[in-house]
Formats: sequence, C-alpha cells, structure tokens
Amino acid sequence: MTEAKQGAFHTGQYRNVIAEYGLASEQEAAGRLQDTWDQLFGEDGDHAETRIYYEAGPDMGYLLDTGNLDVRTEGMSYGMMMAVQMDRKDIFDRIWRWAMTYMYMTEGEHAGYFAWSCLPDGSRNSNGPAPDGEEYFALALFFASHRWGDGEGIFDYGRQARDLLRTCLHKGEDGVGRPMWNPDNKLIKFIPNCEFTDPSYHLPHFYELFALWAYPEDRAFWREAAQASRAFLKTACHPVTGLAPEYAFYDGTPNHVRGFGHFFSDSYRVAANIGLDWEWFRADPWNVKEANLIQAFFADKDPADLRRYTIAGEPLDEPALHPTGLIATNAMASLAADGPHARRAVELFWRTPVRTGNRRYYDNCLYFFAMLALTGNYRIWMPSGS
Ligand SMILES: O[C@@H]1[C@@H](O)[C@H](O[C@@H]2CO[C@@H](O[C@@H]3CO[C@@H](O)[C@H](O)[C@H]3O)[C@H](O)[C@H]2O)OC[C@H]1O
Repeated sequence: MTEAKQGAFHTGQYRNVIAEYGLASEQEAAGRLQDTWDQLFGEDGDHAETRIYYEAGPDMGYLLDTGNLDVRTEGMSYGMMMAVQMDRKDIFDRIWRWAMTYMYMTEGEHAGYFAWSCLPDGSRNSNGPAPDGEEYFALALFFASHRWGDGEGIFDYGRQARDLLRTCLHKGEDGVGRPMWNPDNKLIKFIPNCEFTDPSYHLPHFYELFALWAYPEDRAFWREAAQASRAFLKTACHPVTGLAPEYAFYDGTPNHVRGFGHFFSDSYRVAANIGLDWEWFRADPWNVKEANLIQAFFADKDPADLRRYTIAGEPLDEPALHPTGLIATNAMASLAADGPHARRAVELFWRTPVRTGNRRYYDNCLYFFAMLALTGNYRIWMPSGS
C-alpha cells in the first residue's frame, strides 16, 4: 500500500454509480434525486411523512431532528450542503439566516461558535457547540461563495467561512474558550472542551479544500489536518471489520464513555466520508481497502435486523436506530470500494425508500448525501475561473 499523498488536488470526476451499475438511466437517476429532495424539503407536495425541512417566517427555515424535536447544527449545516449542491440559494439562505439568528453565539466562552441544539422556536437547549456542524457550515459557505458569489453581511459567504475556520483553530489563544482542533496533533475534537474525538467528524477531503481557501496563515494547518485525519482513521477503524466506534481517543482506541465506544449511529458516517474522500481526492488507497472491509462485514447481515455492534463485529442486543442511514452510508462507500460487495450495497440502497416516522431525520440526511454522491452530484465547487 502506498502512503497518502501530500496536499492532493481534486480529481474533478464524479461517477454516476447508479447509471454505471445499470440501475437507472442518468435521467432516471436525476429524477430520483429530485424526488428525494422534494420528499425531504417538502416541495411539490406536503410530504408530511418524510420531510425534515420547515420554513420559519418569510425568510428563514430549519431542519428538524424529528426524533429529538430539536434543531441541530449538524442538520442545519447538512441542509446548507444539500442546498448548495442542488443550486437552491433560496433555501440555503433561509437555513443560514436561522443559524445565524438563533445558533450563533456572540458572547461567553463559545463566542464565534454555534449552539449545537435549539428548539424550533429558536431558544437554545445548550450553549455548547459540536464541531461537525462548524466544518460543514464552512465548506457549504465556501461552495456558496464559489457557486453564487458573495453578498453583504452574513451572506458574504467566503468571509463567513474564513472567519469561522479562524475561530475553530485560534479560539482560546486570548485565554477565553478552546479550539475545535487540537493544535498539536491536528485532530478534530468531539467538543472543544474535551481531548477525544469522533471518527465520523474526520473529513480530510474538506480540510484539503480549507487549505486552499482559509485565511493564508491557516492553510498549512489544514493541509496537515488532512494528513492527520487520514492517519487517525487507520487507527480508529477495526483492521478486520472496518467498523469505527462513535467516540475514540486520539490513538484510535474506542472511548466507551456513556456507551459510545461501539459501532452505532455516529459511526455510520465514516463509510460515507471514506467514499467521498476517495471520489474527490484519490489520496490514499487505504480508503479502498476500508470501504471493502465495511461492505464485506455487512454482506451477510439482514438489512431488516441491523444492530449495534462492537467494532470487532459482535452484535449487541440493540437494533440500529437508523437502519436506512446505515444502508445509505454503506452504499456511499462504493465510491471507493472495488470489492465483490460494492454493487450489492448500492442495489440495496437504490431499492430502499426514504424513511418515514419520527426517527427519519438522521436517516434521511444520510440518504440524501448518498443519493447526491451516487448520482455524481456531490461536487466540489471551485472559485469561478479556477
Ligand atoms: O453531547 C453533545 C453531543 O450529543 C452532540 O453531538 C451531536 C449529536 O449527535 C450526533 O448525531 C446524532 C447521531 O444520532 C442521531 O440519532 C441524532 O439524530 C444525530 O443528531 C451529531 O453528529 C452531533 O453533532 O455534540 C455536542 C455535545 O455536547
């Protein structure tokens, strides 16, 4: 196996795996993507059973965690990434305005970050941030800047992204608060006030782009962060099953605090991230091996009986809370996988509908990302003229 490339540049290629596998024509795949969007964003019909996006007044909107009845930076930043990929500036701006109005903190220890959980009326459940939200906000803002151009104030997307990333790295240098990335090992933390991590927060393919577009003094950090996260993931993912825990220490060992040392909801995103990193950068052949391992682990698992697993692969006595999300992320791994299970994982996803019921939010977020990615529509938006 070769070493991960330093400062890899993007491939610029976006496979339509659905069409490639003959599951649908390109036109049918595009139609399914649009239909999925409509179901999640409540367009072209009510879609009360499937939607996760709701308008709030004349110029705002939010994604609701329908299981926890709150609005999370995770979902809001995902919604912005979905909207920019779908060229929906109207919805992007509504979500961003809601986030800046209710979630953005201007005072206290976490000033400059976003409160990770609010009620739909905008009141805060917590004044703490969750770094996965900030990293998705930042890249969605850069893509918006490049796709639509910068506006004024909070709609000066590029500046908002750069300022946010500066806060994420430099917070605490004046003695107040803490950074979201550990300055020494360059790994993202689970929350600023802790010294462990969440493998699913590691997005080296985002950091490669932050290294191009952050303030110049921060770019070297992001290049190193991409390398550090790729190296970290190798330690966190089990060498036989490929499964990662929800929380891990910086050396990759599972952190079992409050039961988060097993393969469960957060962990699913690792497979999707591995796939997209490979699609965008082809930086490290380990992604291919890892995607193959995860898909091999699930090859003999009944999709109707997915469970919580130890990372060694022992099933625990608890069903998966988000089986549709797991099917989606395992399929997205096929962007990298070249093994015998890559096709089956995508076929299973393609015949799985979006989720209904009160736990649908997380599943349907992961489902939409997989639909974007597997139809060749989860793209890097470069600055115009580059
Ligand atoms: O303790 C909180 C911590 O919980 C928070 O993490 C966010 C919530 O969990 C993560 O995703 C969830 C996966 O399980 C599904 O059931 C939920 O619907 C998802 O929201 C999410 O990635 C985290 O941002 O972070 C802040 C800590 O203080």
